[in-house]
Amino acid sequence: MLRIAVPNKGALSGPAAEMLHEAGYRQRKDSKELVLVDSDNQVEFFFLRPRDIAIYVGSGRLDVGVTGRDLLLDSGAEAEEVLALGFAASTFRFAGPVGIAKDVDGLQGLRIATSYPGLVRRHLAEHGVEASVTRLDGAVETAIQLGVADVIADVVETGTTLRNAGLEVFGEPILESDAVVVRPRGAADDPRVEQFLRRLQGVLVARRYVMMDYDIRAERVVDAVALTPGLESPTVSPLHSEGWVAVRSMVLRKEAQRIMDDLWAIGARAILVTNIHACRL
Ligand SMILES: Nc1ncnc2c1ncn2[C@@H]1O[C@H](COP(=O)(O)OP(=O)(O)OP(=O)(O)O)[C@@H](O)[C@H]1O
Ligand SMILES: O=P(O)(O)OC[C@H]1O[C@H](OP(=O)(O)OP(=O)(O)O)[C@H](O)[C@@H]1O
Ligand SMILES: [Mg+2]
Repeated sequence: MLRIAVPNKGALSGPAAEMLHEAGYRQRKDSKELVLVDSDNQVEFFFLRPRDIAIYVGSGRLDVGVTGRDLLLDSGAEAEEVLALGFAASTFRFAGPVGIAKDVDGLQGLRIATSYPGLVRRHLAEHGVEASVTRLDGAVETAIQLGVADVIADVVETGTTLRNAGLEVFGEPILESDAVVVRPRGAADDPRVEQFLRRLQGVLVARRYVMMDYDIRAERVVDAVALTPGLESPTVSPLHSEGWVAVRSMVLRKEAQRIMDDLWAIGARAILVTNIHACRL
């Protein structure tokens, strides 16, 4: 059985469970369940702390896992990213009281609090900056108010937590993160893992694209197809009424309304948009 690590709580766990469900896997009914066997799909899910997942996978005890890119890189584990999943997106940034520093070079000799010391130390080393790094479990913003640190490095999603603490970000983002699938570094090809990844890729495509159908006069079909080129090429079928064709094509969900306006303007009618439930490309 394929052994898969999934986040048991926190920002990653809900969206990860949802994606696995969409990919056809069984999900746990009780958040206290630690292991779940999905025998129909020949996989075994291990519900673990997001921070520990890269370590388990890097050790080779588990075949594949879902975690955050920031957690993976912070862990220093022998695991590598094989697929980005597009949820739990965040940036990892320095922040501090207004004017404390402009960029990483201004951190020389300062005290930095963070829950991601691995990421921060590596970034400082890359810039040749020496600063002391203190690891805290969470709520790192408060470390400045309490005099434990001069600046922090933390996950920023909306920026609300920083604003509420009267802090502002400075310098370039240290990392852009989202949820990722990880495997042991250099692991051999495994058809079971390939199948797992294909299922998740199918969910990503089904979320990103919609199916668009419309009717158009045959003489305008070239213009219409230029608006909806599809992934390879759209399907064009004759309609019973002379001179009309039906076109079917995948389009990006976020562009669907704009494309419908443009199609309407060149004479397309009966424009329908439907969700893609699942796919393999
Ligand atoms: N608003 C957010 N807060 C925290 N993590 C977030 C947020 N948005 C996205 N993430 C991502 O979620 C992952 C961290 O999730 P998790 O909930 O385990 O972190 P945590 O807040 O440190 O954990 P906990 O609070 O349970 O100790 C990281 O990959 C992080 O980039
Ligand atoms: O930019 P925002 O949308 O405000 O989100 C980012 C904040 O959320 C997380 O904290 P969390 O609430 O998980 O508490 P923690 O620091 O104790 O983990 C993270 O550590 C940041 O503090
Ligand atoms: Mg948290």
